[in-house]
Amino acid sequence: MSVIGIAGAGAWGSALANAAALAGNDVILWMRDSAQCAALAETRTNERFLPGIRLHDRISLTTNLSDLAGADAVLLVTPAQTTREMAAALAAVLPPATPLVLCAKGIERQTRAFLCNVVQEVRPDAPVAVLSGPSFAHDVARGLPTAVTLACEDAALAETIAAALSGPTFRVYHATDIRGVEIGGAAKNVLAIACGAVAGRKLGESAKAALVARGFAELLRFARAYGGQAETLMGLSGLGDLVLTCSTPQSRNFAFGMRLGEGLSPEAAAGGKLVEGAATASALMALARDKEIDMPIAEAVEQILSGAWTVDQAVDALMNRPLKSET
Ligand SMILES: NC(=O)C1=CN([C@@H]2O[C@H](COP(=O)(O)OP(=O)(O)OC[C@H]3O[C@@H](n4cnc5c(N)ncnc54)[C@H](O)[C@@H]3O)[C@@H](O)[C@H]2O)C=CC1
Ligand SMILES: O=C(CO)COP(=O)(O)O
Repeated sequence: MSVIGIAGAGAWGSALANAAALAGNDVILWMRDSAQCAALAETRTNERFLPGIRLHDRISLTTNLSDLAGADAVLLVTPAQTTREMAAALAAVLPPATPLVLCAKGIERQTRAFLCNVVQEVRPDAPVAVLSGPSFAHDVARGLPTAVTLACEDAALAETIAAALSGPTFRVYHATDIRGVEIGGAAKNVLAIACGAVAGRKLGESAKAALVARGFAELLRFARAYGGQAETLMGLSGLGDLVLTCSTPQSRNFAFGMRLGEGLSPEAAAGGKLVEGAATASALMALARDKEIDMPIAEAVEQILSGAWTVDQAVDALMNRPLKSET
């Protein structure tokens, strides 16, 4: 592989474009907005989504999706809830053998479908992969050491794409458990909102640590029930990403939760930024209820987002559940 297409020039798409270019690939970066494309072509800096980072010279820019047709693999890096429309648009222009690598983290809200299944519905005969793990766009773009996981059912293809994207500061492990990898990325965002709320309400570091540990137990239960492997959840895309996003307001999900904890409404707390956990919480909980999976922390986030509970009511509900065995 030597040509990588990237659909979506937000923070993560731009950072991945730089990583792929640094790994030695020619990169074609697609964005829908022609004004953004013209500005990027002039300044080579994505001031709106990734300020202060210069795009690598090997990145060419386009607003024409069919320019991605010659790529050896295409990374889809738009918000989770746009996956169906973007996969359909890409299906119309990409050769059927071109692998599509999902980089969004979420579950389709309307249908409660995992994103890989959405892509497989739209491009039934094409290879699909998932890239996920603890990786802030700014860290990757600044060349700070980062490790992520690339999963594809075809082990050889996973290894090939992982090798093509790996560079001196971006280390891509390969895996075949796409379900486990995508569940980790989708569910940790919901749990990070809970951790942020604990920080915003100033409930202390002990409460935050308890939430991470009990949140991980929820993640594991959910993933096992939906066919993910426990080992995957203990790796970069599960525990690794949960710990990262539950640690710092650099995470948009954590920062959103913090503002909820400070008393802001969900809309004011989001402040126009993408908060994938808020978009995914109800779908995650619907899937959990379908299989009677106990997920009290994710449920508390769902209740806060719907306006049914305040943060204080959520804390009371979690602390006053019947005592039980830890495992
Ligand atoms: N920012 C980060 O550090 C990381 C983000 N991700 C995931 O990557 C995905 C994208 O996140 P970011 O790039 O950070 O978001 P962002 O908000 O920075 O950028 C989103 C991009 O998608 C475009 N977009 C929005 N709606 C669209 C539509 N309907 N059709 C086509 N393009 C559309 C926007 O114009 C923008 O270029 C999310 O699922 C996020 O969870 C994953 C790892 C790290
Ligand atoms: O997924 C991420 C880091 O791995 C980014 O998290 P946020 O979307 O919460 O900023």
